[in-house]
Amino acid sequence: MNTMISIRTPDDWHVHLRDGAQLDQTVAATARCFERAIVMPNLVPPVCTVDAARQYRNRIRAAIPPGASFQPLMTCYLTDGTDAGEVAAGYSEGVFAACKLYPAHATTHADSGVTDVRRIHAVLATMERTGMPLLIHGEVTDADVDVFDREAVFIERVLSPIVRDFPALKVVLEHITTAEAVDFVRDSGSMVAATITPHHLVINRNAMFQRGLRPHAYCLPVAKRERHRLALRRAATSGLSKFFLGTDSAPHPRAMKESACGCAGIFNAPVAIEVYAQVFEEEGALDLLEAFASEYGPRFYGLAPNAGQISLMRTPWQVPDEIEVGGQAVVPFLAGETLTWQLATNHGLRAGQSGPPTI
Ligand SMILES: NC(=O)N[C@@H](CC(=O)O)C(=O)O
Ligand SMILES: [Zn+2]
Ligand SMILES: [Zn+2]
Repeated sequence: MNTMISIRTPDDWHVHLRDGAQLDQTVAATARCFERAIVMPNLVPPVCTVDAARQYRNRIRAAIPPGASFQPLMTCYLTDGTDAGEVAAGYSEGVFAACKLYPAHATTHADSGVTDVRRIHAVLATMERTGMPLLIHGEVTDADVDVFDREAVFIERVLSPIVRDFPALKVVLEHITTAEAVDFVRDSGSMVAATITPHHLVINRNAMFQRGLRPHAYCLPVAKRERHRLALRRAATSGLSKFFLGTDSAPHPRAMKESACGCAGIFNAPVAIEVYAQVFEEEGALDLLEAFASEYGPRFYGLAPNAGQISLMRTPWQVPDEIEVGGQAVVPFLAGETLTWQLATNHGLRAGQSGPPTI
């Protein structure tokens, strides 16, 4: 049994760092082990212009802990009115790494999202031509489609036509939650990939209803049946380069989660790499963790993998019950539970900054 694993420094290909007073903690929690991160643009108001992305990137950079090395990769929030020229300029200037498609009202702060993909065809054509990836929250929003079917129906009604109409467009189906998504991504060409979160590898939908209503297990897309979780675990640990790490760490203040209309989102940055390691070990695939966490993502985005390394020790530790983020309590994923692996060293951090994530 390994007592330590060292892997090339990983990246997080899907994270919500939020803004303002929250940045100090969210950036620290991600930068403690990830070298780069694809930063979601669903702020209020959303990040829709090159200028807004540049300013947001500056705020994130200002929040990087001293001595840490971290590179935020910015995304453009697509709306019905997105201008193809703005997107192309942001990409060529090295500000936008990708565009994000939220179907209007599909998730947290998706109110300005796209109402009909036909409205952004010119943008997608430009992205296809320039090699810019399209990142997708893949759920339909029709009231007559069951919440648990919204990803599968999206694949059928929206994603399949996008992939057919734009065969050379790089597409990442984000935070996949179903066997249908696994099958679709696996059976599509090399331009289609998916990110998988730690929480969807660990919980199924029962987690939301364990002896009561559990708002901290609620996120979108919502966790599905056990057979879907098992399909995700097989995909993540398959060694297929189409499936790579994206945490979807999405903090909401405790009071906003524990509410009559609780927010969707799970804050997992403080435990993410440790949970992935645990899952890969349980699946007998620790040797594939590095590829999933540190190689397949950069390969898909056309970037070099990181040069540094991180190490995890087999030193059980207890996840804090809550963590303060921007002056408000946030309950992290697996709060109060004991994890097997502990981050030991991050060669991007100065001595004294490693160890358990007491951010
Ligand atoms: N995943 C979530 O449940 N919430 C995310 C939005 C998203 O990624 O869909 C958030 O910003 O809170
Ligand atoms: Zn989403
Ligand atoms: Zn997200």
